[in-house]
Amino acid sequence: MKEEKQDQKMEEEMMQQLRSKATELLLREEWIESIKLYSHYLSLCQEQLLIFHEMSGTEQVSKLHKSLCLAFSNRAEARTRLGYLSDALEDCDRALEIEPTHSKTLLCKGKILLVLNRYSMASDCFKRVASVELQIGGNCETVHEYLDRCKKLEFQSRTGVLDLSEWVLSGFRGKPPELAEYIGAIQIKKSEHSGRGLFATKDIEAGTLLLVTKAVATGRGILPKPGEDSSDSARLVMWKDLVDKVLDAASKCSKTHHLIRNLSRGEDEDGLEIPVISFFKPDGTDESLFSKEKPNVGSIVNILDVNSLTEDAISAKVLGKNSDYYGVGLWILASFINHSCNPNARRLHIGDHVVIHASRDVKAGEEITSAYFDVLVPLNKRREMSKTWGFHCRCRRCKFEEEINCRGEIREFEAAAERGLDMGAVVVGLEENMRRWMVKGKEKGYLRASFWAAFSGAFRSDKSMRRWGIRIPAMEAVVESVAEAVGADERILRVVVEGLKRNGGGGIVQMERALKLGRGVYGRVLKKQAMKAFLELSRIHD
Ligand SMILES: C[S@@+](CC[C@H](N)C(=O)[O-])C[C@H]1O[C@@H](n2cnc3c(N)ncnc32)[C@H](O)[C@@H]1O
Repeated sequence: MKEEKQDQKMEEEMMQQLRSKATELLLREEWIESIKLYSHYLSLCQEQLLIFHEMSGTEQVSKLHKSLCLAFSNRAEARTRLGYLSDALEDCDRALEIEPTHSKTLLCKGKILLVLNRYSMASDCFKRVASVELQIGGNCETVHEYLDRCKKLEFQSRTGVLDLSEWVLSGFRGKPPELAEYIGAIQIKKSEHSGRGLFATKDIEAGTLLLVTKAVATGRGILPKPGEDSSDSARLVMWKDLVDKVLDAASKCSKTHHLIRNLSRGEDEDGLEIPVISFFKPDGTDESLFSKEKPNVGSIVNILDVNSLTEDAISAKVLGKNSDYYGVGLWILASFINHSCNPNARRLHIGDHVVIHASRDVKAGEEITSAYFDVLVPLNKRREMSKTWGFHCRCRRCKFEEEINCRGEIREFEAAAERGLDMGAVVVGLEENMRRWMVKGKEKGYLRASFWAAFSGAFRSDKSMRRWGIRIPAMEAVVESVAEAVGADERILRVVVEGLKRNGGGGIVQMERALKLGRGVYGRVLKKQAMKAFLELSRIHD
């Protein structure tokens, strides 16, 4: 009996030391080691608990329960710091099973849920912390800050209403506003272009947000100028950094891994599974449903090759960052967007988030597409670019221009536009031929978009405008048809803003048109007055 007691004492002392060491490592932020010791301590505690249960020693049992709760809570914190969020959540839940009002654990769980974009659930945790703290007269300030954050993010994720006016007009001073995940009126369906695509589920106005989502990972850095010796190697370093980060994210979260694995590898897209959109919602599916597998480097590299996005693309705008800064990343749901030379969506990059919005009015059932490369150029150039992307574009505009291209005149206009001597002559020639070919409606916009360089050159040249006079169509009509064909684009907006300036600000109608175009370029992220100020300040030139 005496020996047994001594053994018991020694065991208790050993556990005490183990716990102290684990806590010390936690305080020193040595997360991996701390997790190891807590795991050891937890299994010893659980063994002891079994023994004590048999002996029904209530005081010992309740002491052990307290220790278990604290150990789970501390391991949750260490796991959170390392990014193992689902494991950390499990720890929180086990601690809360023992002590449902354990304030530290509730706070930790709330923070994890906030990172996982589960705003209402996070809010519930913070409310419980606030009520516990209120009872014991503790400080609730931080908890209320968290509650305010949850409220704002939950509203944004429900409505897609985002207001960046203050931040944009301050010249992007300070940190970018915190963004919530948002999935608008879209669904995934089989695409006419290839494989799957995103589709509008209702009529959508230009500027409306379609999707806000955080990158699985990004690789960023300052690149030397193209052509400089180190430029290629710098890109390679960034690419490798992205691959490593995506592998890390996939190995830490089986749902992320599963979603990445379902992305296209650029081949046999028509046979790919069509997932339901709710699957991509933060609380769409439980993590435990996905099997844990080690991600395969080769397959992740293939997937990134087809789906990674560069932030400084032609249909994107990076807000609040130095223009030398180069970024590449993976945004899962955005990867379902196909290319079209007749696109209707653009994106903004804000921190690690991508905000995708309609760049023109979209009809219910229409596919959401963006421009992977410059579409304000003739068909031949676009063909070259789509080849480097590894596909042959099958969009409506390409099909139409293929037929028109059979006529030799188009080549002559292309050559003349490239020489850039008299853009007015190119415009007048093209317009006369379009009349002869009976090109009408949207198709007129397609060809004008292909020769946008000639149109914008002519509008900007007093000499051209004087020489060709009314044979050059009105700028408003050209802008409207081109924006209808390719969606709003910064270059189109610039011509409009320059026109407004020449006319001393223009009338209300012109200003409204410019504002609509501005919403198409930047999305509805600025209030009307802020957008007006933004256009007047010509920040678009930056
Ligand atoms: C980012 S994925 C787009 C989503 C993809 N369709 C899917 O099913 O997952 C890019 C790939 O889609 C295909 N694609 C995109 N736009 C296309 C287009 N206009 N014409 C033909 N293929 C296209 C190409 O295979 C390209 O490599």
